[in-house]
Amino acid sequence: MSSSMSRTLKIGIIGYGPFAQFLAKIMMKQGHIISATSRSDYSHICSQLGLTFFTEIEPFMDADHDVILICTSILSLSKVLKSLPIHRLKKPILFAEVLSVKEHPKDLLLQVLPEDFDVLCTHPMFGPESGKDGWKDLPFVYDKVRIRDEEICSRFLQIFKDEGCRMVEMSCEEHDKLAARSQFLTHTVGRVLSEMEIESTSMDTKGFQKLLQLKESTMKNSFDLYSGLFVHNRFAKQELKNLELALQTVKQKLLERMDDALEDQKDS
Ligand SMILES: O=C(O)C(=O)C[C@]1(C(=O)O)C=C[C@@H](O)C=C1
Repeated sequence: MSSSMSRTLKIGIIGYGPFAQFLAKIMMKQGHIISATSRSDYSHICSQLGLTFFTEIEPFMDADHDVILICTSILSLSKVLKSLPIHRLKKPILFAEVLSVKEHPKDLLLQVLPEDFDVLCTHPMFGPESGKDGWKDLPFVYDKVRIRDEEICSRFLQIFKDEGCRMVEMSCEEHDKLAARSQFLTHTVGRVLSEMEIESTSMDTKGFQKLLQLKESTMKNSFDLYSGLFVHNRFAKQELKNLELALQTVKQKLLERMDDALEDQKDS
């Protein structure tokens, strides 16, 4: 059966770092046909897993995919998209992406792709750490930015539904607002704790153990990812300011108590 008649999709992945490898494993397990291309050479890993790796972009574009899935870093996206030889694709297809910010890839995809290409922006709210024991009930955010071929799009979304993800449809703008106040804030606090070099003690409270876990899970992600969450999410700067202000407010409240205590001592 050809891939257009079965549920099987031919998916070509651009950018084959750890996050793409993590997604590809599940997609292959479901029976989809995966190939990949990347700036670094992943041909060894790919041949072990049984998927085709293209070192050159032209043969990748010629490979007749149903979906091209963008998994580059946020910071390299613009350069990669602008250098794609789109004209080599034989027909208009679906471009999907899984970056951790949404307005930036949406704007770029609409800018570089011809009108008749479909665009699906998504963000699996999990990764190799948090999704290592399965994707059940983990949120999968998506925005059907420009979809004409509903069938291909729903077959792609089905990959995540079949793994039990909680499907959350929202605009790219709404995603970025919420993600700045949740994911970006989480990574910021994790990095601050790491800068402070917090370490386990012989008397850790449960709360402190959670802080240590936060530091460790945050630091498994690259600084490239973290800076992408800031540079290409227009809501992140305000959240960083809010965090600084909140720290000042909390400190101010403590200092006021300190002054009160000193006054009490003087009076007694
Ligand atoms: O599980 C992991 O490995 C992650 O760090 C996943 C994580 C995160 O928790 O912030 C990081 C990047 C993705 O955008 C989604 C989620």
